[in-house]
This record gives sequence, C-alpha cells and structure tokens, in this order.
Amino acid sequence: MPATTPLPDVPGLPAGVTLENGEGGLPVLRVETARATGEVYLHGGQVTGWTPAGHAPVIWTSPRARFEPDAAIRGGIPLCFPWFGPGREPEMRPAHGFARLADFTLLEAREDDGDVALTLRLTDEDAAGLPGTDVWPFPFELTCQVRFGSTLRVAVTTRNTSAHVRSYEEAQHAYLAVQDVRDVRITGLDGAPYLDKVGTPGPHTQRGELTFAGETDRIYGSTSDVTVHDPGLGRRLTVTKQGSASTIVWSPWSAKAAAMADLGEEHWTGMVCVEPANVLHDGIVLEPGASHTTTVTYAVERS
Ligand SMILES: O=P(O)(O)OC[C@H]1O[C@H](O)[C@H](O)[C@@H](O)[C@@H]1O
Repeated sequence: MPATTPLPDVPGLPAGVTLENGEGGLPVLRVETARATGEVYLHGGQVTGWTPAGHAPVIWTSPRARFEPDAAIRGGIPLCFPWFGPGREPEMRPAHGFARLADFTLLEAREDDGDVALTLRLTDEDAAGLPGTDVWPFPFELTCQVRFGSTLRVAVTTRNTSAHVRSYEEAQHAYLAVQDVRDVRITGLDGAPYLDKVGTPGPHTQRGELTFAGETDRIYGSTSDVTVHDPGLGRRLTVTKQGSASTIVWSPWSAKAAAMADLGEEHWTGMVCVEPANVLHDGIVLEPGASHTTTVTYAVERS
C-alpha cells in the first residue's frame, strides 16, 4: 500500500473539479463536466486523461504506469523540460529532464465559459534536489495552463527568471489513444525534414503521409499541425500548435514495449505519441526575464 501524499491547500475549486489522492496516493485533479472528463496529476503537471463527451478516451495512459514520487508516469502528456530525450550534452540525465519528476503547484482552477481552466506552476525552488537539477541549476518558472472542454488545450510558458541568457529544450510528449497504431496514418508532415532515431539518422525528408510498420522514433523539424487518422475508432485526432518548431512521433512497437515494465507487450498498439516540441537546434533561447509559450490544442472528430 503506497503512502498517501497529503493533499495541498488549494484555492476554491469550481463545480465539477475535485482534488483527490489518485493512483499511488498522488494528488490528482479530476474534472467532470457536461463537455468532458479529464485528469491532471500535480506530479509532473501531467494530464493523464481527457475524454470529450460522446467520444472514447483521447489521451492514453498505460495500464502499467508507475504512480510513484520518484518515477515518471507512462502516458498522458508528460512535460519534458529542460531537455528532451538524452539532451544536447552528454551528462544530461534523467531522460527528458526533471520536470516530469517534479510536483507542480495548483495556482488556479476556474470555470470559463463551460470549460475548466487549471493553472499549475513549477519553479527551480520546487524542483530543487531532483536528479538533473545539478546539470541545469538555473532559476526558471514553468506555468502550465490546461483547459478541458470539447477540445483540450495545454499551454506551457517558460520564463527565464535568472540574470543570464538560458537555453532549453521542451516537449509535450502526448500519448494519443488509437485503436491500433498499425492502421493509423499521420498527415501534416509531408515535406518536413526529420532525424530517424531508429534507422539511418539522416536528415531525411517526409514524403506523403506517415504510416507505421515497425519501431518509429523521428524528430521532425515542423511548425505544422498534425492529424492522426484512426480508421479503427472511426475518428481523426488533430494536434494544433503554436510556438513549436519540432514534432516527435514515437511508437515503441512490440520488442521495445515488452522491455519496458510500465508499458508491456500487450498495450503498445493502442497508443501513438505525437509530441509538439522545441528540440536540438530549435531549442529555445531566452534573455533574462523573457518567456516563451508553446500552446497545443488536441481535438477529435468522427471520420
Ligand atoms: O521512456 P521515456 O524516457 O519516457 O521515453 C520514451 C520516448 O520518448 C520520445 O518519444 C523519444 O523520442 C523516444 O526515443 C523515447 O523512447
């Protein structure tokens, strides 16, 4: 039985929003309105569910995810910061930076025109002592605004609160729910250059739509919106973005999934990651006091 994390004091919550001890006892905000259900863990500031009314779940979280203070949650929308994957320097560990291991603070929860808008924040003080903060020991403020409605909008603003120019990478590592990734097509990347993390690194150029026939792990240089066509569920998922110059697409396929204890051989077909990001030479550079916002809107429509 995991220890239950004491629930923080929070400002008044609007109707349809609760703060509870979720999986592993970790604090979770649960949203239930006429438009959608949704879920955000303070751990990682991580959305772990969004189901708009009349649809099957759109955001996928692994049935084997670990919900533990020192682990990253497998699934949902992990926020990768201040680096992506192995980062741009050899000593950058853990993978994807430290934000997904940190506990965010809820600043505000409000009803807004029928949607629920949540604001969470993470600062260097909150993250102090986490693995990786020794590699990137700089003052910062991340503000994550999550809006649950008939669409899901996640806007992450990074502010350089230090006295020096800073650079970082970031991603919204979204796990999207699909019937079977082997039948999925992705459009919106035609003509985009990409690095292949599985085959010959490249750079390559995407020709036409992207389909999946094996492990896929690509970093696209692209500011374009992406559509995931899912014939199995009879729907299209659109990922619309502002402030993002990279898109990562990832499917671990069977062998890699089987080797990951928090994913497993039986679940990988039901997800595909589409990750709006700013990575490698598209990493963000901020002057002291400056900020950058990446806004991503997730939507679903029947096809
Ligand atoms: O296992 P994680 O650290 O969560 O990373 C999961 C995946 O994230 C991204 O999609 C990367 O491009 C992949 O290379 C990586 O395997």
